[in-house]
Amino acid sequence: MSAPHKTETAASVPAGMKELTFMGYMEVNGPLWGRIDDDGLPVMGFRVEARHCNPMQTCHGGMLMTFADMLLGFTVSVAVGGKKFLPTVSLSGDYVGPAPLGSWVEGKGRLIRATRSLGFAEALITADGAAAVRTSGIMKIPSQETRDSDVLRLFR
Ligand SMILES: CC(C)(COP(=O)(O)OP(=O)(O)OC[C@H]1O[C@@H](n2cnc3c(N)ncnc32)[C@H](O)[C@@H]1OP(=O)(O)O)[C@@H](O)C(=O)NCCC(=O)NCCSC(=O)Cc1ccccc1
Repeated sequence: MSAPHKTETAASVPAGMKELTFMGYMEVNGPLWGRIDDDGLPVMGFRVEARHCNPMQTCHGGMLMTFADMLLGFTVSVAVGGKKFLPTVSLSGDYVGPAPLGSWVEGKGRLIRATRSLGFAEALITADGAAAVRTSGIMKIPSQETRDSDVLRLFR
């Protein structure tokens, strides 16, 4: 049986993107889609559905920041080996343009610096190619790998 809010169809997703399977909060608010780019970092996206929208029929800012959190978290996680759950310490965003109902929201993060315990990343998130959110974040890099946190496996 499919998840309760899973209404996206593969036909409306850019080629090469795989559905990322989550539990809990993201299972309800997703799906998100992703692929690993040539440089080894993730490209992620989602189609804006009615259930993601505010009354103006543009994507709710909370959904966009949820996406930013997942994108930056996965960027740092993959950059440091993809085997750790990285709690978000800080997340910022500027809504520079709307993401209308039906638009394809996409982003690719950039790792600015990883220390032993912190990853600094940023991204420009677009909606149908137009700038939508400028985001930056800091993720805690735990010392231990987490058994159930093989992030790269989600993209295969
Ligand atoms: C993270 C920290 C700096 C604490 O770190 P420390 O300064 O080291 O102090 P402490 O001694 O307390 O830590 C001992 C050990 O425990 C680890 N650990 C700590 N917290 C967590 C945790 N929540 N989850 C797992 N592990 C945690 C910590 O790394 C450390 O490991 P280490 O000994 O180095 O091996 C503090 O700001 C905090 O707890 N903030 C709340 C963060 C938060 O809840 N953010 C929102 C939710 S994130 C989200 O949803 C996004 C997302 C979605 C899907 C998939 C992926 C991501």
